[in-house]
Amino acid sequence: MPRKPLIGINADFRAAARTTPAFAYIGEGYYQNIIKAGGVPVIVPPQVDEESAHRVLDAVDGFMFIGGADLDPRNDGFMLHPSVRPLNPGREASDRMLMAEIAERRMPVFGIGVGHQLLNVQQGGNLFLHLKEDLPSAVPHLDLQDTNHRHTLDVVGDSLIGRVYGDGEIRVTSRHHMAIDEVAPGFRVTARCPDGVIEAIESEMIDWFAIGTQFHPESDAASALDIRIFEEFVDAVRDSSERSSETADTDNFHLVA
Ligand SMILES: N[C@@H](CCC(=O)NCCCC(=O)O)C(=O)O
Repeated sequence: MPRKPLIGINADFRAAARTTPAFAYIGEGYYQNIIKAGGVPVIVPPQVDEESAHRVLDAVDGFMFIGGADLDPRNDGFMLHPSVRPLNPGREASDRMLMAEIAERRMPVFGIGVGHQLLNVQQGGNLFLHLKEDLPSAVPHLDLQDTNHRHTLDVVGDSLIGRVYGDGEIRVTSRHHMAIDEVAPGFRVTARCPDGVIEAIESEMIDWFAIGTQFHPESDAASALDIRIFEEFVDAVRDSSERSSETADTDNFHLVA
């Protein structure tokens, strides 16, 4: 019986305020969908150094990055924009450290929201800092009064997202004011909003399963098809883990003369 894969999931972080302590926290939809898809979620608070990040990754089979506030553009050599609400610096530093090591290891990874944006940036792509200015013709992608604001999606047929959603009208949950501008080398766009905004990417590298969705398949308004994305991810993690075990067994196999 194949063992359930362990899926690391980063947590968001909120610093202490006058009447509340500091919190590391995560939306239920992120870990519940990993469980439903057959994985075991391992929630990972912000890591403080590379050794800790490496030890965490030694212990899991794949990793998922959740949504949150904005990547600080100054960390990528760009100017701060007045619309940017930066992530907690400790969370962002941890996320960047984890993503860099995950890429180095070619560990299966799924980025959602800002996690999707981090995957693209860490791999050499970049972002629009404010869609309202950068793409004024774009439809609304964020409604502060409606956490389940949705828009339609056009998918590329021969892709994971295309396999999951197939034909017919697709509506997804959208909560962002930034988006991918230039896609990182080795990745391709697999879904766009009809206004052209990039909504999903996936790796074209044969040795790395890496996907990102700008939309939120974990949201309360998710459809049964959204959950299929998590199933595809957990299946890919399981397959990767089993291949690694087989390779380790072969490497350890000693011919007995
Ligand atoms: N802040 C970025 C990325 C979008 C994002 O991750 N939204 C999720 C908000 C919180 C959550 O539901 O986890 C942007 O606005 O582009």
